[in-house]
Amino acid sequence: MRSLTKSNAFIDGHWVPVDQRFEVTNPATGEVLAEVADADAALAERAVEAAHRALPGWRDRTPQERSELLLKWFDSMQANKQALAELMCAEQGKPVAEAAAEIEYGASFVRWFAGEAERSYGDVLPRQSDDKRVWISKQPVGVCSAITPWNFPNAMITRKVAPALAAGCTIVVKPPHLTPLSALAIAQLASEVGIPDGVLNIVPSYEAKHVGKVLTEHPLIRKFSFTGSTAVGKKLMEQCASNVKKVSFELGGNAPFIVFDDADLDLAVEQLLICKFRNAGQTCISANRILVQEKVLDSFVNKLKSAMEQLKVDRGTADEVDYGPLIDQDAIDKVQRLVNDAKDNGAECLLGGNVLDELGELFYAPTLLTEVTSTMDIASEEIFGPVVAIQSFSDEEEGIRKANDTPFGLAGYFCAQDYRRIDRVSNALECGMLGINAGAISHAYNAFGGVKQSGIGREGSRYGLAEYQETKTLTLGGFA
Ligand SMILES: O=CCCC(=O)O
Repeated sequence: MRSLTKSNAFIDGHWVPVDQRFEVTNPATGEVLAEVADADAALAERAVEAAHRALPGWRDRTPQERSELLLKWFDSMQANKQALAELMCAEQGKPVAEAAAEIEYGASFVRWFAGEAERSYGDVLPRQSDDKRVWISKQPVGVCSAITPWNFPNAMITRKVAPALAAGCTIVVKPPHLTPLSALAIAQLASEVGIPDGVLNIVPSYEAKHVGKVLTEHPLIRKFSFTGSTAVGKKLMEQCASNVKKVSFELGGNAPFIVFDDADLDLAVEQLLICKFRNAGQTCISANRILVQEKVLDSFVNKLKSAMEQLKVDRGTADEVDYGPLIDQDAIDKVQRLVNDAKDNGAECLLGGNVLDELGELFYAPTLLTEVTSTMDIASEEIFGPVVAIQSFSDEEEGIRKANDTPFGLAGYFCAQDYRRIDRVSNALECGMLGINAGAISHAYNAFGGVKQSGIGREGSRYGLAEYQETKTLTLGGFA
């Protein structure tokens, strides 16, 4: 199997070496995987200028030509799936099988937007007056930039890059310093399949600050997209305001997972496990607050505890592993702080609550907490770890009120069977995405994004292409 490990910046179709470098390590073993180029502001500016030079040539290709190149990129990701998955497992920690599923997921955005590129219609308005005709057309925004997170090192890039390229934009991406290798690997594949120089540029950097300033403030950039925390998103949004860029922000969540008394409890347990333990809980749409109606609390907790006892934690390269290490020591510290705070304030810990020292310092046990209350830190902060924190509620009105009691509104989930309840609760929950009896809701064809402080804009689906387009109105006169 070929190695796809690249360690320089990728600008204008060339691998650009930089003296200053940072180490990328394997969270399962601590092994140094690569020393990666640490781009500074000047290099980021060079990348923006390359993207600007490449724009006219790329924008002027037909949508079909762009689509064909995207499909070749998709095919290449599929052909290299195993190598990409092993690289991702090494730098990010998720099990190889889950990493391979992420490569499929990431590649599915490339295929999806290759299709959307060809179906990007404008409008011809019905005649409004005798002397004029009016069209509304879709045009690429121009040069784009993106800052992406470490938890999905492939898919969070393709979800931004594929619609940008499909629309006719060029782009500069700053991948996370913890997982830049997956980004560099797919840039190599993009170049091999013939995506022209300068259309996709990757500038890894250890510190986000200086490169981030260029990517949010440079006057040649017309659109910025970010996935990450709400706190950082707010700062980047302010920077983008300096020259009024178009923006998309996919920010923090605090997803409720509500189990009503008419739910199929076996299905609820199954879907919660899928949702909660994906990527060891390090997912922005992970169920964070598990709200269970009092009548079914004991029965649900017993079933869940039995299921969680079966979870296998190990290195991502081991067989049939459910989850691997957390990303770094900060992640472990945060999870431990939230668990300790909950226990100190009256929560009961039925399982776990500790690091699995025998595996290594970044492996955290599957943890089940009950008697959690809304005033505990674990109820208001994103856990980003393998911890199920259960609160109870008495009736539907209280369940909905508790679920909405957060400034965030990314994903939400609930389990119920009564179709009238399903209709009522679906309308009442304040979030951008809802899973009803379903814990897996991410697909290229779905509109991904949040309300309230969870973000602006949508990724994936046909709405995801519109984020990289401007709507231009053309009025042609002289008919009278
Ligand atoms: O963590 C953020 C994105 C996860 C997903 O696309 O399902």
